Amino acid sequence: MNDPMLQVRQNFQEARDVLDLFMSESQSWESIEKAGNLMVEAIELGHKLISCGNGGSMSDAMHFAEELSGRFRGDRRALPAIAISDPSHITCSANDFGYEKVFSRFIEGLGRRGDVLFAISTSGNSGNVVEACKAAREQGMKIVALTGKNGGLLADLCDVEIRVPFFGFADRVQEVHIKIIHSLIHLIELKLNLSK
Ligand SMILES: O=C(CO)[C@@H](O)[C@H](O)[C@H](O)[C@H](O)COP(=O)(O)O
Ligand SMILES: [Zn+2]
Repeated sequence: MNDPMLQVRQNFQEARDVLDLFMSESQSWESIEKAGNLMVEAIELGHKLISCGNGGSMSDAMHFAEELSGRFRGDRRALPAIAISDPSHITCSANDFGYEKVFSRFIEGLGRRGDVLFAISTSGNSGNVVEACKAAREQGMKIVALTGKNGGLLADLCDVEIRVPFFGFADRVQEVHIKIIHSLIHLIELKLNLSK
């Protein structure tokens, strides 16, 4: 049997390798900058950011939104961001319309032209996130997708894709996703002159 602590050490090494892989691609930096610009422009024009994802990516969507509406590093004004995470909305929509509609229905109700959807999926193929992108497009929203692997279906449904091109387990991709999320928030604050 493999030594469990050896596996743990390998996890850390692999995490470092995946971060290096992401950092070695020039398109990684370009896509973060484009995503930041798109989000800042929306906020400056009075629009909002809506984030969504499943499982760990829902936690990431919530983490992203709360650090904008709440607090990241220092005190500043609240920024307009919300994750689709209300259990009563999600259970009702899943029960009555199907799980694929849980995010798109929220966007149909609350998404407005000029808002930005931040769609998070390590595979890029989750049906409800795909539907969210289609609904956002119909509402005239912009779409930033945070993906893994080859970007999946989301790659062709978004305006800006930030991709962690790792084909192994989702947890490795998610570990870089949260770094990207924190960096995006910092970038938004810097561009809005709200942070040093
Ligand atoms: O956090 C993890 C795995 O690290 C899981 O909860 C994971 O998020 C779930 O399996 C999701 O359903 C995967 O969806 P996606 O990333 O492919 O869109
Ligand atoms: Zn996870």
